[in-house]
This record gives sequence, structure tokens and C-alpha cells, in this order.
Amino acid sequence: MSRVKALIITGLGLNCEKETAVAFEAAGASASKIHLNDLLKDTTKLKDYHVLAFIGGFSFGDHLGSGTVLANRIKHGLRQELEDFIESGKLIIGICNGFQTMTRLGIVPALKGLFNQEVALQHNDCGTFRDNWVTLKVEESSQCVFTKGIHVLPVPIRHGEGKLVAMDEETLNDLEEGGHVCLRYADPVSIEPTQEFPMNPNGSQNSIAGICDKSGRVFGLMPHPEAYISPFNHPHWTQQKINGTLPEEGLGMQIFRNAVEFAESELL
Ligand SMILES: NC(=O)CC[C@H](N)C(=O)O
Repeated sequence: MSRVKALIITGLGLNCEKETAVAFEAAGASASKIHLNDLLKDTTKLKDYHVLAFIGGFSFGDHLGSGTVLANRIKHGLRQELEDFIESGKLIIGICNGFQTMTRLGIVPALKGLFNQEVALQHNDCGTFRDNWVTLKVEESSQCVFTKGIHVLPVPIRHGEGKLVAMDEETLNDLEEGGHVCLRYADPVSIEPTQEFPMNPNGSQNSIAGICDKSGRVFGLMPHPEAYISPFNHPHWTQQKINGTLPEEGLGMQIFRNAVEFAESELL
């Protein structure tokens, strides 16, 4: 077990804490699950960790838009500590509702500094909640620490508000040119980014599924890598077993391994 410590914020309608903790632990870290209210009562706890995870779920019932209330609670109760955490070079991952929260908080992509919202995750173009597997193409030129060395990633999505929209054309260009785009929804055969539904489940601009800040250490994505930690999570695992392509572990683990390895080499 490495000395890397991951903090998973729980409570208030979030619901992916167990699988996210299992993923970090399988990658060699120790994972603590702390209720947001407990963290807000003692905000000094945050500095004891190397990796922070904002997880998936339905925080505050998605009222006022997914992630909005949670982002406000954090902005008003943990702002300085979060800024210090980021400035000290530590890692943050936001998955689904966590990504929505991070964009509302303005800690990703943070093109013009922290705590300015620059992108939004809007209602899916199809108008409904979607729950299906997608293929992600990794932008290998991105500085993202979490996606290093990965080329293609099959993962599930489950969200109603996942359409990434930049606040204006200039922001979209800056995202593209600054290496902030790390994941795109792709056609599973050609691995080319696509706007086509349901391969692109929400209509995200430029097929964007995940982005990072300029350091590559603050990362958010709509799909759920923590839901592919066992090879048997994949809907086609029996076929994969027959044709010899069943991986040894779920491919989502690569994201957590990258995080733990980076923290081990840079932060301990
Ligand atoms: N799985 C999730 O985290 C869902 C996020 C959010 N509640 C949505 O539906 O968009």
C-alpha cells in the first residue's frame, strides 16, 4: 500500500463513493470517505490528502442544475483550502456530478484563473437521462496527468446533463489549443471523435467528454472510470473472453493508477 491518500467527498445525494474508493485502493492508495458537512466543519483536513475526488451522483437532487448547490457550498466553505490544494500541485478528479460541480466552481478548465465558470454541462441534446457505454478517444497531446499513456477507453456514462458547452468561441479555441481537451466521445470502430448519437450521448461541443486545467492535475470527465474497475463490468466480457481480448483488470483502472503513480513520484 502506498502512502498516497485520496479523499472522497460524500453525502447529500452523491452515490459513487464505494466504487471510487475501491478504485483508488486497487491502485494502491488509501481512500477516506468524508461527508461534506464534516469536511466543512474542519476544513484543515483537506491538506492531509494528495488526491481529491468529486464523485458522481445527484448532489442536492440536481436542484438548480446538476452540481450547482454543491459548488456553492464548497465555494463558500472551502475556497481558500481548495485553492491552496491546487496551488500545491495536488490532484483533483471530478467524475460526472463531480465534473459538473468543478465546472460550476470554476476550477476546471480555469483558463483565466480559479473560480470563474467557463464551460457548462447542459441537458443532453436527446432530452433524456442516458445510461450506456461509450468509447473515448484520448487526446495524447493533452497535459492531463490522469490520461497519460491511454489511447482508447471504453466506459459507461449515466447522466442527464452532460453536454459540454464553452461559454464562447474563444473559450472553445483556448480549450483546444491549450491541451485542455483530454477525452472525446468516439466511434468505437474508427476511434474518430463523433457528434453522432448515441456514440456521443449528449451532443457535447467538439465531442468533448473530459478536460483538465493547464497543469493537467485538475481533471473532470462525464463518463465513469470507477464503473470499469473489473473486466467483468464490461457488457461484452463473455465475448471478450471467447476471443481472447478480456483485459486483466477493468480499463478504467488506468485513470486511478496514473493518479496514484503521479502522486507517489511528485507529492510524497
Ligand atoms: N451519474 C451522475 O453523476 C449523474 C450526474 C447528474 N445527476 C446528471 O444526471 O447529469
